[in-house]
Amino acid sequence: MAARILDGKKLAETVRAEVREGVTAFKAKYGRAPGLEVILVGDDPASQVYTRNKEKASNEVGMRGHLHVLPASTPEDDVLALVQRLNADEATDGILVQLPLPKSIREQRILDAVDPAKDVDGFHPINAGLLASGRPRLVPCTPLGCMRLLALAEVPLKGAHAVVVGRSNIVGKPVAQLLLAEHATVTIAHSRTKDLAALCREADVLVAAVGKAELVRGNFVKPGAVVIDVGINRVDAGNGKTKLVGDVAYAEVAEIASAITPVPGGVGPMTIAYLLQNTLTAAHARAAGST
Ligand SMILES: NC(=O)C1=CN([C@@H]2O[C@H](COP(=O)(O)OP(=O)(O)OC[C@H]3O[C@@H](n4cnc5c(N)ncnc54)[C@H](OP(=O)(O)O)[C@@H]3O)[C@@H](O)[C@H]2O)C=CC1
Ligand SMILES: Nc1nc(=O)c2c([nH]1)NC[C@@H]1CN(c3ccc(C(=O)N[C@@H](CCC(=O)O)C(=O)O)cc3)C=[N+]21
Ligand SMILES: [Mg+2]
Repeated sequence: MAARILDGKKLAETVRAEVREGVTAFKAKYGRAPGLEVILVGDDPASQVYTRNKEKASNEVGMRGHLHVLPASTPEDDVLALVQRLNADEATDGILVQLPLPKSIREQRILDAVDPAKDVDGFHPINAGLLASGRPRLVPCTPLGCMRLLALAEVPLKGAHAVVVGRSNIVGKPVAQLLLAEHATVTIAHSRTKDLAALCREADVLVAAVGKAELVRGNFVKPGAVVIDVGINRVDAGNGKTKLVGDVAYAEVAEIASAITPVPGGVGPMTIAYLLQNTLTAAHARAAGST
C-alpha cells in the first residue's frame, strides 16, 4: 500500500496563516510589527536563495524582515559587532545568522553572542539547555516543523519507538528532545552506529537528518512506519541539470511506510513557517517584558 504523503508545503501555508493572524493581533496591541533580521555572510548561492526567502516570508505575514548581506571576507569582529548592534536594537525581535559561516569565522563565537531572547533559531546554549531541561523557550525551527508534520500524520507518539538518524545541534538532538517530551522512546543514530538498517527497522517513527542522498532505503523501514525526511541534497539529475533529493529513497520507502514527507515540499517549507512563528513568540515575550 502506498504511503500517505505529508504535504509540508500546504501545512506551512496553514502555519503562516496562523502567524499572520498573530502578527495582526500583536500590531493592534503594541503598535509595532515584529522584526526579523537575517545575516548572511558570503555568497553561497543556495544560502542567498534561502535567506532571501526568509526575508520575503516574514514580509508576507506582516513582519518587518531585513536581510544583511556581508562579504565572505568580513572579519569575525565585524559580524560580532552587527549581532551586538541588533541585540541592542529595540525593534529587532529575531536574529538569524545563516549557517554555514565562512571558515575564517568561528561559528560558535557568533552564535553565542546572539541575545537568547532574540535567538529564533534556538541555537544558543541557553535555549538548547532549556529544551533539554524540559523548559523549552525558543526551539529550533526544523524540529518544530517535524513535530507539526507528525501531528498531521496523527501518529501516536506516547510509547512509540522513534529513531532519529543524525545528532546535530540544529536538527537531530533537538528533534529527539521534542519526541522525548511527547513520551516516545527515542534512539539517536549517527555515523558510528552499528547496523543502521536493522536499528531503523525497529522504528515506528523514523526521522532522517543526515545529509546523505537516499541513505535510508526500503529495507530500513518497518511496514507502516511514519518517515520524516529532513535531508536536502542537490544531486545530478542526469540531464545536465540537478535536482533535490532527501536522505530517504522516496519511491522505495513510500511503498512500505504508512506516511512520508516528500523532498522538496516536506520539512523545508515548515522550517520557514516556524521561523516566523518563533519570531512572533520572541516578540511577545519581549513586549510583555518577560525577557
Ligand atoms: N529541511 C530543512 O529545513 C533543513 C534541512 N537540513 C538538511 O538536513 C540534513 C542534515 O543536516 P544537519 O543536521 O545540519 O547535518 P550535520 O552534517 O550537522 O549532521 C549530520 C548527522 O548525520 C550523521 N551521519 C552522517 N553520515 C551518516 C551515516 N552514513 N549514517 C548515519 N549517520 C550519519 C552525522 O554523524 P556524526 O555526528 O557521527 O558525524 C551527523 O550526526 C542535511 O541534508 C541538511 O541540508 C538541515 C537543516 C534544515
Ligand atoms: N541559521 C540557520 N538556520 C537554518 O534553519 C538553516 C541554516 N542556518 N542553514 C541552512 C539550513 C537549511 N535550511 C533549509 C530551510 C528551508 C528549506 C526549504 O524551504 N526547502 C524547500 C526547497 C528549496 C529549494 O528548492 O531549494 C523544500 O524542501 O521544499 C531548505 C533548507 C535551513 N537551514
Ligand atoms: Mg566556520
